[in-house]
Amino acid sequence: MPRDTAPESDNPLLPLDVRGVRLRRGDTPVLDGLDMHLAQATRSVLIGPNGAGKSVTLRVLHGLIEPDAGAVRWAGQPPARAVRMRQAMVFQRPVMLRRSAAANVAYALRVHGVPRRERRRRVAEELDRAGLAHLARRPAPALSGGEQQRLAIARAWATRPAVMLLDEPTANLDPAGAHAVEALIAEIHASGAKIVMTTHDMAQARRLGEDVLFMHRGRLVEHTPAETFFTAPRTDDARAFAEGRLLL
Ligand SMILES: Nc1ncnc2c1ncn2[C@@H]1O[C@H](COP(=O)(O)OP(=O)(O)OP(=O)(O)O)[C@@H](O)[C@H]1O
Repeated sequence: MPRDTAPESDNPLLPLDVRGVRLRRGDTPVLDGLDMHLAQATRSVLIGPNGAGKSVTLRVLHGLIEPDAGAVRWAGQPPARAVRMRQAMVFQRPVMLRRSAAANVAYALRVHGVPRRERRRRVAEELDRAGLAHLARRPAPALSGGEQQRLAIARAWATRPAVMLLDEPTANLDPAGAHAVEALIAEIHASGAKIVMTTHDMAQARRLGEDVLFMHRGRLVEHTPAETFFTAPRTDDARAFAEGRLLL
């Protein structure tokens, strides 16, 4: 399997090593011997056809699903609470507390032990970065889809995770909303976080991806620099997918 071979990052959760992960749901092998090695704090984009196992993979990486077999190790540690607290996962449909936008960010900071006197300043900073300062007092469930997605990312980033796992962060957003979320992700990455995200938007994968992980039928088929994936994919399946010909 292709690996990223550049020198190892100083990100405290890297490298990520996934070995022989298997997961069944009913009779279906959802993950079928998944191997993955991520050593760099790059923006890694996970792509593949519907049902390939991308969302489940993010959940397994974050320790929300225990695989039937195989191992996930972040800098040698399984994704138990100590690792999970240094990561943030943003779901495709963000789960918002039924409180104000500001209270959603404040809550994440409180869970991470940020003292009360610091919270107010940090909340203002994070909302400002996400372009949501003017909506600080609005109930989060009343925000638009794009605003909620930005708030979910701002709330996740507020705790300064070493790794951000993002499941289709711009699904259902209009072009301006998607652009705002992409800018936020790029800024977060520039601050040192490892990004692992899924997307169905190939243009977005080209814009944001530094390396591409191509999944098919519960396996990682190809892991290459984004440039290579889009110009000269190594496998026939990846080429077929990039050309819109591959279905599960
Ligand atoms: N709880 C579950 N019970 C049964 N099957 C499941 C369960 N969770 C996931 N699956 C199946 O596992 C496969 C992989 O699902 P997953 O959501 O990871 O795919 P995906 O690559 O993210 O797809 P999409 O691009 O459509 O979002 C699918 O066939 C899905 O139906």
